[in-house]
Amino acid sequence: MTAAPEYLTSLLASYAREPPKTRPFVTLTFAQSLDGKIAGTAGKQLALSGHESLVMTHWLRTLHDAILVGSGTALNDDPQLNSALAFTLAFLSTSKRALDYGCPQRAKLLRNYALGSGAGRQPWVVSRRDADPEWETRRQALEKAGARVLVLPAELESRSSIAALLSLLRTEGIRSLMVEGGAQIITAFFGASDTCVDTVLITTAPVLIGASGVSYKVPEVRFTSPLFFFSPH
Ligand SMILES: NC(=O)C1=CN([C@@H]2O[C@H](COP(=O)(O)OP(=O)(O)OC[C@H]3O[C@@H](n4cnc5c(N)ncnc54)[C@H](O)[C@@H]3O)[C@@H](O)[C@H]2O)C=CC1
Ligand SMILES: Nc1nc(O)c(N)c(N[C@@H]2O[C@H](COP(=O)(O)O)[C@@H](O)[C@H]2O)n1
Repeated sequence: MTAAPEYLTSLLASYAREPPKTRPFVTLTFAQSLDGKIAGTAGKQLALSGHESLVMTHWLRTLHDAILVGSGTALNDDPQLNSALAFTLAFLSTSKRALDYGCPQRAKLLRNYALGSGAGRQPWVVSRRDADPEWETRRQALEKAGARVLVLPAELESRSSIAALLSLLRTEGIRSLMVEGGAQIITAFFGASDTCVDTVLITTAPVLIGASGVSYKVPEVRFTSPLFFFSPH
């Protein structure tokens, strides 16, 4: 297929307009089991999406300016976040943990970027500044490994971390953001005090994972747009 499917382009048609001033358009999308689990015991990455759903996810990746995953997902899954095109990654962290991403054994995004010729875009890591000198050491190491580290500016500190992140990304020219997870990030976007999600697209796989699987929470439902479920497995 050489063009994005019509059901996705029509779903995201409004993203051609000017985004809000304080944030990009945001699509929250992930795959879950019937009992609402997005990963297995101890975060084991699961192939919940079938072929059709993966094709959809890869098209979605091409239809957004950037993809966000939490540092937990970046470290646990070591994702590529690619498809036919290459992508920017931004991920959010309030701790030094995200900066561990520079570890070469688990940094496919950095390796793809280093290959050049469009194999992958430069990963961005978003972090709050930490007073610990170790933070600066790790930031420098991550930048040396090829990432761009964005530090949340002090003037955004009073806002919720999601609002501050989105504002920063918008300032950096990101007009549309695809948020893939994981559990904490999904929970944070569902619970953000300002409405900040335009589209929710959930793949449901016809499996049960059980209580030890990883799940997200929906602290508050703050949006009125319809949800889109992608069920064919
Ligand atoms: N089925 C699916 O579609 C997907 C499943 N996953 C799964 O999710 C699991 C990882 O999820 P988690 O461990 O919850 O990690 P996560 O990917 O949600 O990242 C957690 C980190 O994000 C940052 N963060 C989260 N909320 C924040 C907030 N409000 N403000 C600032 N920073 C914040 C913090 O650094 C935190 O440590 C993995 O097992 C992965 O396989 C991940 C993505 C998609
Ligand atoms: N759409 C979807 N379906 C699943 O079943 C999944 N487990 C995920 N996970 C997300 O995709 C990332 C892996 O991407 P690559 O294949 O490495 O490009 C993973 O980190 C999650 O964000 N998504």
